Amino acid sequence: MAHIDAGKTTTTERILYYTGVSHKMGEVHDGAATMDWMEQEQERGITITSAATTCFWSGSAGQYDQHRINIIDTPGHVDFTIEVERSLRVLDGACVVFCAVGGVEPQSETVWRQADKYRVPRLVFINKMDRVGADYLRVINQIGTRLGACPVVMQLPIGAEDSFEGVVDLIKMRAIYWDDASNGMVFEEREIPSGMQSLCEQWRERLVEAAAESTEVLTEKYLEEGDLTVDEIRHGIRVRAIANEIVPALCGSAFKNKGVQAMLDAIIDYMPAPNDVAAIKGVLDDEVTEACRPASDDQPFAALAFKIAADPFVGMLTFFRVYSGVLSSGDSVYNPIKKKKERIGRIVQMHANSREEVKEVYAGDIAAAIGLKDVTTGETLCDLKSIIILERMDFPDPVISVAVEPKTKGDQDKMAVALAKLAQEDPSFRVHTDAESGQIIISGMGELHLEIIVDRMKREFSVQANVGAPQVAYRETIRDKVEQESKFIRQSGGRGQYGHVWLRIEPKELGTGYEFVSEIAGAVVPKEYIPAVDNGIQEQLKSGVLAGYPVLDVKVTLFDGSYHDVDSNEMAFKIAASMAFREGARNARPVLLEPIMKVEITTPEDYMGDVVGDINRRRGVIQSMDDIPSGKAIGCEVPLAEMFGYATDLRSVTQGRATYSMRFEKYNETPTHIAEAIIKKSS
Ligand SMILES: Nc1nc2c(ncn2[C@@H]2O[C@H](COP(=O)(O)OP(=O)(O)OP(=O)(O)O)[C@@H](O)[C@H]2O)c(=O)[nH]1
Repeated sequence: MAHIDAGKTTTTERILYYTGVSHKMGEVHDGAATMDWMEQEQERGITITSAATTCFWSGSAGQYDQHRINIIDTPGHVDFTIEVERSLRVLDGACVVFCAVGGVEPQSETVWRQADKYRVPRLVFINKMDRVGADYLRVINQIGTRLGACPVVMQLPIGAEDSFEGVVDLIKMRAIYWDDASNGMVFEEREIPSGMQSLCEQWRERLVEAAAESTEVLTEKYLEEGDLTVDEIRHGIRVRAIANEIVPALCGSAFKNKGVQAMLDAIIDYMPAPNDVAAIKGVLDDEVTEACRPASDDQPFAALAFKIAADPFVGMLTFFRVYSGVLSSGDSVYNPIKKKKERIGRIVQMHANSREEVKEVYAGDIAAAIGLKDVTTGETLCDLKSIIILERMDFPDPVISVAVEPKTKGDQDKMAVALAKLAQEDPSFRVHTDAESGQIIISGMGELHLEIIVDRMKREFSVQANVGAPQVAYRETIRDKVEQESKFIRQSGGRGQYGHVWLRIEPKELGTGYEFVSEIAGAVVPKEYIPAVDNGIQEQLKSGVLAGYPVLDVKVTLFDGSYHDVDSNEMAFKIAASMAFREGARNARPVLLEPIMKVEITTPEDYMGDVVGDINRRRGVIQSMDDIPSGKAIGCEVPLAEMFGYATDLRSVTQGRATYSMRFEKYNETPTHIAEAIIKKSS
């Protein structure tokens, strides 16, 4: 995981190359990276979906038994944080990639906090050591100060920028050089360059101290002997890394093929295996009794579906992480959320964009099932006889909506199918039909997110759609109390029409809705016509007199009227009431209401002035400002109309270091000059 462009995909490509999965080295900028297989990813050079892949590693010198490493390459862009979130939920450890020039960039802070939330042990890989301005120790320092983490330097770079040659392994005190001609496949250990000896000794001292703090035995030994063995250092660092006390730090240049194998070794050395982490928790079928599933093949089967992906060749792929037990293809499993039994058809393991069919998967594995019918991201799959509901994932609510409209009649049905499939894949994307306008509204995490959805609809489902501008749901109400008479009389030979009402129309408190009262005594308006009066008014409420928006919070009293023995009927009273309300509302000082959002922003202190200034320009009202570890939390109310494009603007004002959430709070009167413009536009 990392900030956008730190080099996750390039690093992953190298891993696949060195572990022998892929025989050709894909380059992101050629659009040929095997991990970034969606067309948009290749075009834009960014990772959108987190492709899961599996590889095997026995150590750079064959020093280990064969280990399986499951990799999920996550996107760095803030609109796709959901991908990071769900990946972290099912992973046991993370390699955080930093750019040696950019250092701790805004989005790295966000992903770091996400990993904190799921208590995922980490190691850091300071990439791009070959770039001008690369400074390893500066980035290490930032990891301490900005992220509040405790990095432990495991390697020092030999040279930097153009002259970056290799790394010094501070545990073994050996230099490692990668051979350019073999794309870094071949490497060798040598003596530490003489000029670096004393620097390496200083940093090694700190490393050994960090390892010694892991256990009492090691602390004592270190105090007595002043050093630890290679195995003891590794053990100490491992214990503390898994406990989330420290983060081992390494460096290299994925692009220049340096440092990747040593990083893979570190994953085996310092990151937890599935049985090193605490047993996953959940609740039994009664949804209250707590239970857990230790990572063991002997336990009942329990897995979490963490990603659903529409695959162009096989249909829906359901990615799942097995926490306990064994699953074979052809088995049936139970989904306790949907309360449904599902049969596992085929099981595949992904190697970037190719897949290998497997017969069985075990505790700790990540795989994908083909043929599951009704599973949504975050749901548990478990043994039919041993039901458990694993902790669900949290998904943020979408913040931006636009209307989409099929371009042609032919696109109409296809669009519904496409949107439903995309929504099943992506829990941060929602679709609904607006009850008032009948429009299909799609909502997501940001403008880029929705843009990609529309683009995928076009490419993967061949659906062309027009996308509307983000729309504000205005409302209308009245400010004065009025009495209004209206008569609807038609006499055109035969049976005529006669309806006559007097209405009292008055404003009500905000949020209290519409109320209809009849004060008719005697039979000036016969009882059977009174519901028609109410209906006539309600019809008018749907479309106000100012700009056609629904009318809120009015009380209407029918207090007088008259009727005609022959000509009166429901329709005539309905029309009379409609006309009276419309006329009355015009005289009752109608106003336009706009939705006000409750917005919460967290920003590093440095940007607070800019953020507040921007909120003020958006007609926002600041309500609270609190100190939090990462800076300030600002609470404010801002009209929705001013919030479009906010994700992008906030990102640029704060270089992406602030985050915000917003939800609907209430309706307020729209300031006159703005209301006038909206009314003019609607007429
Ligand atoms: N000089 C240099 N460039 C690198 C290195 N690693 C990656 N790059 C380049 O940096 C750019 C971004 O690399 P990616 O691997 O796509 O970065 P990413 O973190 O996966 O980006 P997103 O998936 O979009 O978040 C590409 O042009 C890479 O070629 C490196 O070690 N040195």
